[in-house]
Amino acid sequence: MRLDGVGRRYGVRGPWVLREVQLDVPVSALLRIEGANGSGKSTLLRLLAGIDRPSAGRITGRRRSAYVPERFPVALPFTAVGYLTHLGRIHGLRGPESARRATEWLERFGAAGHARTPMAELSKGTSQKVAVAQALLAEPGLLVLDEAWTGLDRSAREVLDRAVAERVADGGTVVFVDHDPRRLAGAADARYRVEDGRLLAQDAHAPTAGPVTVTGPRVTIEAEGAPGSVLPAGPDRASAGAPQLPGGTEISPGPDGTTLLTVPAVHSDAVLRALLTARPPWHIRAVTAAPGPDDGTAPRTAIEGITALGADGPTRAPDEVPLP
Ligand SMILES: Nc1ncnc2c1ncn2[C@@H]1O[C@H](COP(=O)(O)OP(=O)(O)OP(=O)(O)O)[C@@H](O)[C@H]1O
Repeated sequence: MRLDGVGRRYGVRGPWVLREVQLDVPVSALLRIEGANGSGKSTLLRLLAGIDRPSAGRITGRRRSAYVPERFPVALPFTAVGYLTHLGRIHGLRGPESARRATEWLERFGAAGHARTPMAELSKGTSQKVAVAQALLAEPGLLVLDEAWTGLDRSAREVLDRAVAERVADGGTVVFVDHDPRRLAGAADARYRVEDGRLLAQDAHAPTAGPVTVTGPRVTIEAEGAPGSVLPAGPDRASAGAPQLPGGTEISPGPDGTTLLTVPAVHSDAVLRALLTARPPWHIRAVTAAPGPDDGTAPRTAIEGITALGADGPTRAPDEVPLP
């Protein structure tokens, strides 16, 4: 998907909120949008999600999109599960499949007890869970999240972090805005800042504005490839639909020719999935808690720019076979 010279203003004489925006939205990537209050972040997200049209320029190569708005309309004449099932059908799912996914996402977010509650009676936190679930259940090619974590409890925020990583690992693109600079810190493949109506590319791995510390548990995955195996690509090299490792995955050589991949725990499912669905699949030897970033462990190589261990390969005797 591509934005070419895109501009947006509200009203024919209104000031330009966005001007001359050029943006390539890659597949299998996580993009963070930053900017001051009122700078135009939500305006950009609505254009990306296709629920608003540019006043100038063109958007081409659209993928099936889902959007979590900053403010979710709660006064809807549905129960939570009824609303999600309805939305699933609009996204093209058959009725029973839509109902199954609606229930599954409510369970994942710890809101199954409110499945039959009318939307208008849901608490703010639970209606936010429904807002997020409606976007996730159709497994969109492009997921657009405008402060979607706001109002969620801690465990629901972690579920959403994981769901974002899974979407990206499955070949989707996620574009998000969040006021908390620690949100998915280190995981974004690209960062942009909206300033004076322009969209400015930022260094994806420079600290986000604000007091950034990567917090939360991390895990180390010890993986073993078949001879000549290639690690799933980082986001910059992935092709559509191919499994890939989330940005920020750190790799280092492990014992006996294995490879150690260290990631925030919320991304571990996505990494495991990418390894297990690679061709040929990697064998997972162990998943262990990793030391924290501040306890003096040596920095490891980041996955970006590394296509694979393929050329050097995990050093292993040719007659050795992966463990069952
Ligand atoms: N529907 C609208 N009609 C008129 N003006 C609008 C509309 N939506 C946004 N604006 C204006 O466009 C500008 C950018 O708003 P937008 O909500 O995109 O910014 P933002 O960066 O998302 O802000 P925040 O961080 O406060 O959510 C603001 O001046 C806002 O008042």
